[in-house]
Amino acid sequence: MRILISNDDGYLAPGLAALVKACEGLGEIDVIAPEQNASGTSNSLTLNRPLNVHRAANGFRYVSGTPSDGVHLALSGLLGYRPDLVLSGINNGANMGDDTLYSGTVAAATEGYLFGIPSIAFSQAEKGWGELEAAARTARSVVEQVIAGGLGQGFLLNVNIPNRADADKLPRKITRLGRRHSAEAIIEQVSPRGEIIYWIGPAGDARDAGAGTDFHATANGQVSITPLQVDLTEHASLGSWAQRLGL
Ligand SMILES: Nc1nc2c(ncn2[C@@H]2O[C@H](COP(=O)(O)O)[C@@H](O)[C@H]2O)c(=O)[nH]1
Repeated sequence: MRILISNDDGYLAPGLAALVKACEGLGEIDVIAPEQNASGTSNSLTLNRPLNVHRAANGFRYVSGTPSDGVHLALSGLLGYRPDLVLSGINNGANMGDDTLYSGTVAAATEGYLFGIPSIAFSQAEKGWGELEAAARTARSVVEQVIAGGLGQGFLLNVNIPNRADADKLPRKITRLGRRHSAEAIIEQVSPRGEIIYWIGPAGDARDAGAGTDFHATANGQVSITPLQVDLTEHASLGSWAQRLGL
């Protein structure tokens, strides 16, 4: 078993170290992660400048780009082999509902999926790394469960873990993505140089958090496991658009 592990919080993030440590013994592990925090960078690739890749003292590679850059480089030549599994995380905070479209953590796993490799993204439901070791034990247990069931064809799973000391004992729930309300208002400030500057506001609260969603599962003491796909086609409206446009 060969496993590639990445993240979006950066190669020095506690969540990455915890995931790598928890997966020790499952197989040969390679790590590539962004040099800087790349939260919110989604599936962006860096095409307008070259990328640097260096090795940290602990053997982790770090890339001067996005999570997708790192996994893309790894799988298209840098590693020199095809891993059996791609893991990403453990993210500092949730990736539920709409988050998954912006998420660098999910994007790193999605890059593996786009190369046809079974891939799993792991996030803690709350920011701050509370009960991280329990989340890491949970992540390893989920990976073992997935391996035991047969890796088969490529798949993409998005796992959100409650920040609880007993997270690895919590029931697991296959869920669908919920939805958030629109993000909160921007934060406007004046820089020390007198310029108006803006911060993106906080994520919106959950709007669709009903039974069966990732929000509902993590709020009710369950580990949420959501299978994702990348086909953005709105298949249900194909016919109506053809009709609307007389095609
Ligand atoms: N509008 C905002 N969205 C936020 C904020 N903090 C997090 N988020 C969302 O969550 C994901 C985190 O995932 P990551 O893997 O990228 O770290 C992020 O992408 C956003 O969608 C926030 O302060 N405001």
